[in-house]
Parts: sequence; C-alpha cells; structure tokens
Amino acid sequence: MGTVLGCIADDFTGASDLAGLLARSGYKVNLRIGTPASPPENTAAFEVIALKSRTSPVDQAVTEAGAALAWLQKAGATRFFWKYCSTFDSTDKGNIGPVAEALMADLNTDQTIYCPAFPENGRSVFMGNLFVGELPLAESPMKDHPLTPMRDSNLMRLLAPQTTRPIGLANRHCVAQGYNSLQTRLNELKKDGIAHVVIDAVTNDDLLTIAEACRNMPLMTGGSAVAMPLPALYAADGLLSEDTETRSTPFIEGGMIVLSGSCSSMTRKQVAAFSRKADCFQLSPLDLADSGPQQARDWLASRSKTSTPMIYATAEPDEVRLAQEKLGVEKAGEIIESAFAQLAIDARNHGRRRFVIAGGETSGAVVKALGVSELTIGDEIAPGVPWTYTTSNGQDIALALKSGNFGAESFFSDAFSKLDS
Ligand SMILES: Nc1ncnc2c1ncn2[C@@H]1O[C@H](COP(=O)(O)OP(=O)(O)OP(=O)(O)O)[C@@H](O)[C@H]1O
Ligand SMILES: O=C(O)[C@@H](O)C(=O)CO
Repeated sequence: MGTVLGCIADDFTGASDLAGLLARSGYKVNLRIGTPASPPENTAAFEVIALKSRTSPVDQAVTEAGAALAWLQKAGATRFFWKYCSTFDSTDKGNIGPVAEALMADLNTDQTIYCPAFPENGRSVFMGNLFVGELPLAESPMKDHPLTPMRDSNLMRLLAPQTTRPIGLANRHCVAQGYNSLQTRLNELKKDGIAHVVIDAVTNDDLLTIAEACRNMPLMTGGSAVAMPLPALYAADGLLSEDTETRSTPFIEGGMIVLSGSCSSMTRKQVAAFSRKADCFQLSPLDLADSGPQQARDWLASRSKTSTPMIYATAEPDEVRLAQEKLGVEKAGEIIESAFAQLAIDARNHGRRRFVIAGGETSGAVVKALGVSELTIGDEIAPGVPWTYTTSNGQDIALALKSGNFGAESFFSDAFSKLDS
C-alpha cells in the first residue's frame, strides 16, 4: 500500500506541526522539505511536503503546490490535505484560497472544507469566526503580524477575495449533532453549488466528527488539528497496512542555539524569559541593511561552545513597523531571514548541533540554508512542536521549528531539557 494521505503545508513550522500531530498516531510520517526532485521512494502512509509559500506571489504558490500534488499522487495518495496556519495567516492576495481552488481543479472535485481550529492551542471557530483564546482573531496579537496582519476574524470574509467560487458554513450546531448531520449539511451545500465550506470546531470531539465526515474527500484543508484523527480513522477503514512504530529519539551531541525571527506575542515572552539566562544578540533590520550580518557573525564566533546563545530579531510591533516603514515590509523580512540563514550555517560550522528556531518564515530560511531535504519526527516539546532530526553537511542535527504562537513561556529551555531527558 502506498501513501494514504498526501499533505502540502505552506510553511515549515506548519509542516512540522502537522507531521507531529499525525505522528502521535504511531504511524510513520515522512516530512519532506520542498517537493523532492526524484520520484517517490521509501514512502510512508502519511507524507507531508513543506513549502515556503505562505507569503509568495499567488502564481508561484499555485505552481509549487501543483508540483507537490503531482509528486504525492505518484506516491499513491488519493486523499490530500492543504495545511495553512491555525490563525489563517494570509492577506487579500493570500494563497489559501487560490491553492485550494487549483488543487480542487487538479483533483476534479467540487467541494473542500476549511477548518483552522486547534483547541489544544486555543484556536476555535464559531459561526465562521476564528478565535485565538478568548479573543476574535482580529483583536488578538495577530492583528500586528509583520507579514500577514489579521484584521478580520470571519473566515468566509477572509476567503472571499481569495476565491472565485461560492463559500458556505457548516456551523457548530450542525457539527455537535455528529457525523451524519455534518455529512447531510455538506451534501446540501454541494447541491447549492457551495465549493468552499468553513466548518466550526471548538473541541477535539468536533474535529473528530469533521474528520469522520470528510476523511474520504479528495481534498481537506485546515490547521493541523483536524488532520490528527485521520490515521486512526484510516486504520479502522483498513487502509493502513503497516503497524504503528515506536519512535526512537537519537541522541544528538554538540552545542545548542536559539534563532528567533518570530515577533508573535508568545515568542516575545519566550525570548524575554530565555534572555534572563542566555547570552543574547539582537538583530536590527536597520543595522543589517546598513552593514550586513558581520557583527552578529563575529559575536557568535566568539561564544563559548558550551554556552547556549540566542540570536533574535523578535521585536515589539512598534519597532517592527518602524523598520518596515524605512525598508519596506518584504525587504525587512528578507534581510533578517538571510541573516538567520548565514548565522545557522555558521552555528553548524562551529559545532552547534541542536537548534531551536522560532517562526515559520525564519525556519524556512534556516532549514533551506542548512541544505536539509527531510526531517524525522521526534518527541513533541509542546502541542504542535516536535523535535526533528536530520543531517546537514554530513552532521547529525536536531531542529525544533516553533510556530510563532506555540509553546509555553519556558519553551526554549523546555526544548533543550526534552533532548536531555
Ligand atoms: N524586527 C523586525 N522587523 C521587521 N520584520 C521582522 C523583525 N523581526 C522579524 N521580522 C520578520 O517577520 C517575519 C516573521 O515571520 P515568521 O514566520 O518567522 O514568524 P511567525 O509568523 O511568528 O511564525 P509562524 O508563521 O510560525 O506563526 C519574518 O519574515 C521575519 O524576518
Ligand atoms: O497552524 C499553526 O498555527 C502553525 O502550524 C503554523 O502554521 C505556524 O506557521
């Protein structure tokens, strides 16, 4: 039996989040960085391809997703999952809708679902509105995101400028009545020509109902949590030939480092907490634009191999706005990401082997720079953030790719303690 579920994620932290949640089932999950150039081999029942396309131009994101789909189809998959952020990170020119429509066309299917809910991380959807904790998305710190400020909480309205076909809702009352009620609602909406169905979910039980009702759709879309029940459902359907496996966590020796390019409110707290015990260097986009990353590189080179330094660009919203006004939004992001890419290579060349990276775009820049093509999923540090293992330049390394808003305040220390336990 080949791949049962083929997943395409729009960023690297999102891909490791999804792979980690699927891996909770014990079934093998492969996490590929970008679409492999060679035909599928050593495939798993669950394949996840990480793209760095969240903020790419639409045409590029659609082309990259199409190539990932074609590879996953060659691997044998007939069901697909399009993973985006649990806070629906996108703009009016965003890629969530266009990629979904392109995948639907390739798969010749008339309907898909949208469910970014992730109850373990406080994301819920009610009457089509996304909440972060108790706050509507547009009132949460996501309103100040550097690249995708979220200023509306209603998923139907957010999707409208990104799609060409009708959008509808299957609300919580329907989901709470269970699988049959949801299937009936989806069929009614399909008869009415509704291609894009936002589905409410507040609890993991809601997500189970949704996964049960949608598990055989050619395309599901959402955050990672709605995919989490799928392995057990496919196993019950007799679709999985292999047994579950116990994961072994390799011991990676060598120095540690934290690289943080996320400016989310949780990352800001994590950086503040870790800076009380770590040796730190703050990257300034304006200084980088003037004189490049040499100062940071020299600072890193002079750290003791046994210390755990943290380099961060993480800043308060006002500081971010100031840099963006001076440099432009894209340029500010790019300058920082390319500095992190260089610093990650330096860190590896200095013998550092255990990396905690905060932020999806930041993780994308670092993982690409380290020349990684695949990640093995290890133990979860916090919901949606597993340790992952790979090789870079012939060296075994461990990487934790932390989504901006995930993890407790003590996450960076928690991550390293987990490796030693
Ligand atoms: N001080 C700063 N000024 C301007 N831009 C910044 C600053 N610090 C970081 N950035 C940029 O902001 C973006 C943050 O995005 P990133 O995806 O890394 O974090 P995130 O969105 O919080 O994480 P996730 O996508 O996992 O939720 C990056 O492009 C980064 O380079
Ligand atoms: O869904 C989430 O919140 C994360 O996996 C993510 O996509 C962060 O970039």
